[in-house]
Amino acid sequence: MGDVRLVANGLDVGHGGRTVLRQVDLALRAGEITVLVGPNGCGKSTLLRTVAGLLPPLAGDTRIDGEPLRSLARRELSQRLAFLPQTSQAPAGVTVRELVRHGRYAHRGALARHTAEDTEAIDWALRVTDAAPLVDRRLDELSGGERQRAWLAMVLAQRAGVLLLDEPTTYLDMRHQFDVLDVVRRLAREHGIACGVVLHDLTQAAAYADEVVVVADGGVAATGAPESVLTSDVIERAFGLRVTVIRDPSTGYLACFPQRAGAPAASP
Ligand SMILES: Nc1ncnc2c1ncn2[C@@H]1O[C@H](COP(=O)(O)OP(=O)(O)OP(=O)(O)O)[C@@H](O)[C@H]1O
Repeated sequence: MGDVRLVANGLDVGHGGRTVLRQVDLALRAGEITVLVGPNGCGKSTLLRTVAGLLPPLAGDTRIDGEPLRSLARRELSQRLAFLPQTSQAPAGVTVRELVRHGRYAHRGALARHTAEDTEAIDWALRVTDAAPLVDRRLDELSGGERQRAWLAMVLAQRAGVLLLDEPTTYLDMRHQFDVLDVVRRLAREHGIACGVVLHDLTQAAAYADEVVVVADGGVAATGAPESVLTSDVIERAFGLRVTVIRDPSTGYLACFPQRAGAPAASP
C-alpha cells in the first residue's frame, strides 16, 4: 500500500448547515485509485468538494501529507491537490492552450514568466490527454468530449500529488472514457499520484479501482477492494437495484448486470 496523501476523519459534509453525509473516513494513497460510487444525489460531489477545500466541513477534518487542509493557503493547496469538478466554466473565447497554461498558475502566479518546467508540464498534460491537436481551438467551439479532455489537461498541468476527478468520463465516447481512465491509472502507477475519482459505471469502477468507496444513505456504506465491495447485496442496498455480478473470463474484471425484466441475461 502507498503512503496516505489525503486523509479525512469523521467528516460531516453538506450545504448551508444541511448535512448530506456523516462520519466519513477516507484515505487516498500514493499510487492508488480510489473510486467513489453511489446513487444520484447521495453526496459524492459534496464530499469531493469538501476534501478539495471548496466547501467547509460541518465536522471532522481533512489532512494532506499530514497537514490540516484548513491551514494551507489556496496556492499551496493547489500545488498539492488538483480538482476537476463535474462541470466547469471558462471565460468566453479562451483557447485550450490558455486553459492548460492556467493549470500552472498554482506554481507561478498569473503574471510570472513561464519557465521550461511549465512548458514541459503543459506539453505532458496535453500529450497524455490526447489534447495536443486542440491547442489553438477555442474551448467554446469544442465538442463535449474534446472540452472534457482540455479540462483534464488543465488539472494535470498542475502536477499535484493528489488528483480528484468528479465524473471525468462524462460526455466521452467509450474509447475516450477508457483512455481517460488509462491516463488516471498511469498517473497513479507511474507518477505515484493519489487519485480519487467519482464514477457511475460500476464495471469501470471494478476495473480501475484499488479501493471502492460506496456512498449511500447519508454515509459511507462500504469501503474496500472491488471484489469485497461490489457485491450484489451492497449494490442492491445502495442503488435499490438487484444485479448479478460476474467475473469476465477474458479480462478477469467484475461486471454488473441488472436483474430486471427486459434486461439481457448475464452469461456466466
Ligand atoms: N450548492 C448546493 N446547495 C444546496 N444543496 C446542494 C448543493 N449542491 C448539491 N446539493 C444537494 O446535496 C445533495 C448531494 O448532492 P451531490 O451533488 O453531492 O450528489 P452526487 O452524489 O454527486 O450526485 P450525482 O451523482 O447526481 O452527481 C443533494 O441533495 C443535492 O441536492
